[in-house]
Amino acid sequence: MTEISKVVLDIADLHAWYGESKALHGMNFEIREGELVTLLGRNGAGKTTALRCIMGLVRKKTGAITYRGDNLAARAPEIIARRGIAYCPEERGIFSSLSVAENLELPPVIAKGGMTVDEILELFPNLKARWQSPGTKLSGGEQQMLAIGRILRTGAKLLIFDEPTEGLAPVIVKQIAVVLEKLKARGFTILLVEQNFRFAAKLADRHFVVDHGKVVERFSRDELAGNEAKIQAYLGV
Ligand SMILES: Nc1ncnc2c1ncn2[C@@H]1O[C@H](COP(=O)(O)OP(=O)(O)OP(=O)(O)O)[C@@H](O)[C@H]1O
Repeated sequence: MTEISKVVLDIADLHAWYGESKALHGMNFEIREGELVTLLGRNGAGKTTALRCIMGLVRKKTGAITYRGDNLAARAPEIIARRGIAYCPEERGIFSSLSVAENLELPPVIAKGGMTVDEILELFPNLKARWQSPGTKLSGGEQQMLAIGRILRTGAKLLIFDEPTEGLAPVIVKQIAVVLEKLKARGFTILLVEQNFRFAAKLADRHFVVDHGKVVERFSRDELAGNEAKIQAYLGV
């Protein structure tokens, strides 16, 4: 399926800087409709910077970021969000003074086809019991569920997650894996940054290994078995 579906996001020769310091050195990868792909790589490799570039959050960059035929590289973050790309950052961005209900309803709906609150609560039953709790009272796992749930209402078709399993207990990591599988089955296209290779390996159609600001290897799900040692070396584990 994934080999014949069309490319929805194409990153070509992306370079990015923080001030004078260069973080991306000619990154190339692409995602096809309905795929779940990962960016793997050790701390500082440039994964988060690539996501931030896609979302318009890094100003100093060159190269092309083509989403459904439109180059987003010079677009403002709110335009990019309105095109149907949603981002769940590593720091989760939950508003601590707002309740679960208020956090969930915060991002504006940009297109038809988003999930209803009931559907989101069906994915994350833990949030139901916390409905009126403020963000500060949530566990790390509950915060992550809320951060994921929050972008599902918007109608975005491309979902981007930065290390959703970081620091979470194995039982919660399993729940998040089930949710990502359900989202994929529902037709979302998903870009996932992960350092937890075992988690990523079960979910993804394809993997891109990032090192020193560029993609240095790419593997399909079927190619993983023979290349695990190589990937682990890149991940530094
Ligand atoms: N705000 C910033 N200002 C200056 N340099 C930064 C900033 N954010 C990241 N960098 C640098 O850019 C490079 C890429 O970092 P990036 O966060 O994209 O890596 P990463 O692969 O996502 O790793 P991590 O898992 O640690 O987030 C690193 O050298 C990092 O130190």
